[in-house]
Amino acid sequence: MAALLEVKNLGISFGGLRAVDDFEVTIKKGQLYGLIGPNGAGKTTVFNLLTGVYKPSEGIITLDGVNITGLKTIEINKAGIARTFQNIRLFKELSVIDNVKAGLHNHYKYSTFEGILRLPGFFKIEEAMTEKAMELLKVFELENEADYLAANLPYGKQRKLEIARALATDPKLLLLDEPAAGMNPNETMELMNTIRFVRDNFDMTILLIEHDMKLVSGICEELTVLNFGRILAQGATGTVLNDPQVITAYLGE
Ligand SMILES: Nc1ncnc2c1ncn2[C@@H]1O[C@H](COP(=O)(O)OP(=O)(O)OP(=O)(O)O)[C@@H](O)[C@H]1O
Repeated sequence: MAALLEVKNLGISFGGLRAVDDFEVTIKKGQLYGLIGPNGAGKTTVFNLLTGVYKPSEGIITLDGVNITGLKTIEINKAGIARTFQNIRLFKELSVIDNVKAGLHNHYKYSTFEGILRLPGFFKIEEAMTEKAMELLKVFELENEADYLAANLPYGKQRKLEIARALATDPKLLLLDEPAAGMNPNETMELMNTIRFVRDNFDMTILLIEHDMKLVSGICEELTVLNFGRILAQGATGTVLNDPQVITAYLGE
């Protein structure tokens, strides 16, 4: 299977702090990959580097054969990386369906002229977007709440909506930052099924940060463990989780 994401020698410093140092990873198309490690190890910083929030001090990031190092967030999203956030970031004052449509806007284009004058092209595109957004909402069993305000959804559903919105941008790689944070065990189980479903039915490649070891061992095929900004272990999930160094530094906490 071909590599979708290849990262070499990625690093960044904040003042004197080496937040990420010599980070490397290869993620194959269709893989479900986990990034784990103690608090402050540099996991979210890796996501911020991959999505252009921070520019790396060194290193190369290649997505599907294209060098995306140093591109802006919006350019990286267009190149095919979408993400969710540890603290959910939705358009809380918009409806559920409009949140998904906001993601779709990347791919459906009408001119401002058509939009203002409400010309036929505008209506056709609006209709197509509504249809596509409803399809996505059905996947996440949110279709009955399409007209609710995003802010009024329960927490677990807000997390799902954030994933739906990210998928609406039609990414090649989906980054999930602690998708199970704040969920109860039932919601987490359901989320695991949703993530698997997305991978299988959208041909998606997924990289996720997670502290919930049940989720990690349940769905991730390979893992990278970060500790103090450096890779502590990397490889097949079963092997990594049984690595004595990983148990001492992280799992035994
Ligand atoms: N913009 C920034 N400026 C200064 N320091 C930062 C910045 N962003 C992150 N850091 C520092 O970099 C280190 C790594 O932080 P990061 O948030 O990536 O860790 P993490 O592994 O995601 O932790 P957690 O599991 O708690 O979310 C921390 O020491 C953090 O304080």
